[in-house]
Amino acid sequence: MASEQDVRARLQRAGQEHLLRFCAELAPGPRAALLAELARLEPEALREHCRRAALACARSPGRPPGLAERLRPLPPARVGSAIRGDPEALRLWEEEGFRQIALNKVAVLLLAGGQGTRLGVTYPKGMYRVGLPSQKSLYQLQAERIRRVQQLAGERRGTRCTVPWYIMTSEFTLQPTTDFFREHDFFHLDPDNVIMFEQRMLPAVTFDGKAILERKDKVAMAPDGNGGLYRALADHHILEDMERRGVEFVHVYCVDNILVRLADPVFIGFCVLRGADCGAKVVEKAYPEEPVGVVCEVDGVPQVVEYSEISPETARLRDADGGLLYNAGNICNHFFTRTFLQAVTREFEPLLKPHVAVKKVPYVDEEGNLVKPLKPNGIKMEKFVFDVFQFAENFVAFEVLREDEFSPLKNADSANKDNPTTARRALLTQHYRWALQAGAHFLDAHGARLPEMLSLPGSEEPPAICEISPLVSYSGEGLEVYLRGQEFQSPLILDENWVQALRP
Ligand SMILES: CC(=O)N[C@H]1[C@@H](OP(=O)(O)O)O[C@H](CO)[C@@H](O)[C@@H]1O
Repeated sequence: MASEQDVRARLQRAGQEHLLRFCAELAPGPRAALLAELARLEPEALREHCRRAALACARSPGRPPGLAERLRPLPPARVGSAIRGDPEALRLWEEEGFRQIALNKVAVLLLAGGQGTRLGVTYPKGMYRVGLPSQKSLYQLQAERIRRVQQLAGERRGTRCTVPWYIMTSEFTLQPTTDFFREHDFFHLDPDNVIMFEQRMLPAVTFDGKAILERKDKVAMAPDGNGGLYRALADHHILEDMERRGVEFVHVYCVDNILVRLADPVFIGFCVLRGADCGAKVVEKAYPEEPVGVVCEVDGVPQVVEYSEISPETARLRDADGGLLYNAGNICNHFFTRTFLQAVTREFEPLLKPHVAVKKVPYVDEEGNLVKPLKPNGIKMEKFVFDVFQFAENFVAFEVLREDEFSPLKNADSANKDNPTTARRALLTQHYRWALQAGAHFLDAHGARLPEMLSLPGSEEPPAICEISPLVSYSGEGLEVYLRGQEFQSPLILDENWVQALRP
């Protein structure tokens, strides 16, 4: 165990000795825990971190000056589309994606280190249940989509294949996520193919560059942002693990989008056939203030400008057709080749600039009282996963339909959007649509046919409740055999048992 003297000397070097202010009065247990936490902080890195935080904050957080003049929309040549593309191209992309999956060359990587503060839960977001009839959690939906895409790829190519699932957690989420997966028997995935690893944590810092104590025995730490991915990949030798497994292409996504298509063959195939080293799925932005980053160019280089960093005036700009000029909304679904990730971890990661978030950080004052600040008092520094786009040699964006692929769970139901209700509705509306397209009809309690509405405003519940297990259909395929020309009472829960029972 690190001695107090050692730790004090290290903190002195970092200019952060105040973190030991209450050390002498702590009981042995908490004291040891504090010393252990502080011993993990490398003095030079800590000094630099605190200095940069204070500096960045002094330079006005939020919008980088002069950004508007440097922005341009992505050139059309870099953008593919699942909506506007011709069906034959779509088929070829999908075919290629399935081919790569069947060759075991595709992995998915989940960014799940966040704390779910806006959602207001104390457990990892992936464990959240939005209230589907099946009561499935986000993690379960994702696990089942992996199983289904493996099965589809395998059937097409007559093989068995694996899409390994890498899950980046943080100090907050690792243990509960591991426990949850164990309790659910890894949702019938092979535990060897579910690889969890932890991102680093960084201290929150005051405006004058002092790391914050959240308790007498604990530094206020926060995950280093979803761009902490690249250090975490190196820390835990994840790219080596991918190489051993023969993985060449990685689909990176964040945990909160209930419609996420893991290892989406169309997206993978598009990126591979375009020879891209890096790609991003986008949807058309719904309105100028929507809290999504925009994929665009800054000084001619592909980048994402985050919603917190674009000015309202720029976000409102329109093009000649009246649409938003910056309309490529980032849905946090990225494609990377393993080779590109290798270059990032080896060369580019240190060049990524941290972003500054000014937050309310609970702390202990000089007298040792716990204070919950009413206004922001601290700085959290985060790297963003998409900041590596600038280093790509061949970056592409791929446009998909929002109603098919994007409904993020960000807030509690007290907010009016991106909440459990909107996420549940988005999924059930999609499944209702798939069922109609496959030829199903729905009946009310008296046996009368319910109206059939293929397009519904996002604010309306579908006329019938229909939930389709991802184990039965990944993106609406294969449903006709069960549904064509048949009538069902709502709710219809189409899961693997239902399908099993229908088999001769
Ligand atoms: C750093 C980062 O990845 N930010 C992403 C991410 O935002 P959060 O508010 O951090 O969840 O997800 C959004 C989509 O849900 C995307 O538009 C945005 O650019």
